Amino acid sequence: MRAGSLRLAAWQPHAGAVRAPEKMRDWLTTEGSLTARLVAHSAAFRVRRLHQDAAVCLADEARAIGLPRPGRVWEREVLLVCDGRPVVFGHTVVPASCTAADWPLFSALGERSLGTTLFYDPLVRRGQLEYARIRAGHPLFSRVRAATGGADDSLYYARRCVYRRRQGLLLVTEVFLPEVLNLKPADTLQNTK
Ligand SMILES: C=C(O[C@@H]1C=C(C(=O)O)C=C[C@H]1O)C(=O)O
Repeated sequence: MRAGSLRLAAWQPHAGAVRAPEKMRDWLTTEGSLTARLVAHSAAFRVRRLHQDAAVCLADEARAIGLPRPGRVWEREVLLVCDGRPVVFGHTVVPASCTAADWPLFSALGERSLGTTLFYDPLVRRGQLEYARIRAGHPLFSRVRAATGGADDSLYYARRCVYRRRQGLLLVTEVFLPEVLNLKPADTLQNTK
């Protein structure tokens, strides 16, 4: 089990607060399913699951998921990969108190995108997006670097959102890698699928 870290990110309710370059801001403010948008921007999209295990949530996640202090969660981490290139690191936590009835498909997702279950289930309610810069010292920074080898990256832009279903909730954090800026426009790929 991994312990939370003391380095917190300053999560903000407005994308403008993180002062991302315009193209990155466009990705950060994607409405609807990020998976669906990435699929539209690639000839081959896949979710590469890094792990899905019991863990302790990060220090800056506890309050967002209704815990007074970092506590036990199920943690899932993935890379969203477009045409062989990782473009987003996904980090999802589900409080250990949630049951299989709250999130029936979560434990069996494997390499299917969580987004495809969240956005097509009428019982799921989406909360407000929050935005942050993830810098060295934040636990996600080193995890992203380890997963992608992005040794030159000095900061990452990220967003997160709480999803609720019945008595359950989960928090999805999406860390955008610089490579996302190199994706081809969606309309240039339509004929190749
Ligand atoms: C939340 C979505 O699902 C994506 C899928 C993830 C997963 O499978 O673990 C993680 C992060 C998300 O970007 C989405 O498509 O918007």
